[in-house]
Amino acid sequence: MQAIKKVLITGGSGQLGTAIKSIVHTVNDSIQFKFTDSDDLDITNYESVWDFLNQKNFDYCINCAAYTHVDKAGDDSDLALLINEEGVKNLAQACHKTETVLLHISTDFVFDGQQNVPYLETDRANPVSIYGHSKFKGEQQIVRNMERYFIIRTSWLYSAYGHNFFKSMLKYGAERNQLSVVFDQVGTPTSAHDLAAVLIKMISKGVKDYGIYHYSNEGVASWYDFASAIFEINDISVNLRPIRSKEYPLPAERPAYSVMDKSKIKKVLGLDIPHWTSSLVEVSNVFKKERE
Ligand SMILES: NC(=O)C1=CN([C@@H]2O[C@H](COP(=O)(O)OP(=O)(O)OC[C@H]3O[C@@H](n4cnc5c(N)ncnc54)[C@H](OP(=O)(O)O)[C@@H]3O)[C@@H](O)[C@H]2O)C=CC1
Ligand SMILES: Cc1cn([C@H]2C[C@H](O)[C@@H](COP(=O)(O)OP(=O)(O)O[C@H]3O[C@@H](C)C(=O)[C@@H](O)[C@H]3O)O2)c(=O)[nH]c1=O
Repeated sequence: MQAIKKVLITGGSGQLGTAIKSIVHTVNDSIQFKFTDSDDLDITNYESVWDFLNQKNFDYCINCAAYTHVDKAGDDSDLALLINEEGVKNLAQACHKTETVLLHISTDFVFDGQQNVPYLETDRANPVSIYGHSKFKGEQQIVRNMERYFIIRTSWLYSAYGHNFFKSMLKYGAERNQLSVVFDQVGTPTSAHDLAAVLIKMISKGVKDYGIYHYSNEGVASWYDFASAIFEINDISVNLRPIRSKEYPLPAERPAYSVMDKSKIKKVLGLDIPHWTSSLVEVSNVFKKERE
């Protein structure tokens, strides 16, 4: 008989945590999930993290907990570092001591965006924002404190849940006649639903090639392209204007180019990754269903 794998999810009420929750019914009984939010388990509190992991004997921990406000992180840098570095260090140390495999989610924003070919896992991180810096510090804590980890960098996450660009566009599209969106930042939108399925696949396959991985949907887009497709697929008529980032000043800088190379994860998991446009159709359908 197959042994049951016990999986702890931290930050379970956020966008990705909710996307994982929405598919656990499709997973067979060989994986058991325990979802926690920041009230049940605050990752910045080492005692709580240790007690939780030590008492409950988990095989895996998926860390979805993070500080994700890119623009507020400048004013809130202590909090961003507390959650994205110290909190992650706590998890790494407790996972190491309890022999729990850690699946940690990181970001394309660890890169400076100066490349014009997709970033490999081995390319140099050089974040241009406090958020990106805090996430990179978190990655370094994992590498320093444990061996059995997967750091999965993803990009432009969106879904029917939580706060994200897809939902902002649907809201603004319904409220306004005209919208301006930047076309000089290029990356890949990623369905949180697709990422959730990939994380579960890593666990069910029992992958042992630990390390850093890149995962996004296939293809390349600017935020303008993404917005344009969101409006087209959702039959929203709005005058959409392409602008440069300097015409949309924000507190935090974003990488100009953050497309990631996904060859490694495709090979290890035998993955066929959907193009971002087909995932956008699926997410739009989930969003419509959730609102019915
Ligand atoms: N969103 C995106 O576009 C992208 C996200 N990522 C990464 O993916 C991961 C998931 O992101 P996403 O789901 O969108 O983020 P969300 O902001 O939707 O969710 C983050 C969750 O973390 C929780 N949290 C915050 N502080 C703590 C804490 N001290 N202890 C426990 N939980 C805490 C929050 O709970 P509460 O609200 O109660 O504070 C929230 O539920 C993050 O690591 C993020 O950096 C990577 C690339 C793109
Ligand atoms: C809402 C809006 C945004 N924009 C621009 C601002 C910004 O440069 C870009 C993206 O907007 P947002 O601020 O919604 O997204 P942002 O918070 O930059 O998204 C990032 O979040 C973190 C957590 C990550 O890890 C990244 O991968 C990435 O997804 O689009 C417009 O040009 N027009 C608009 O109306």
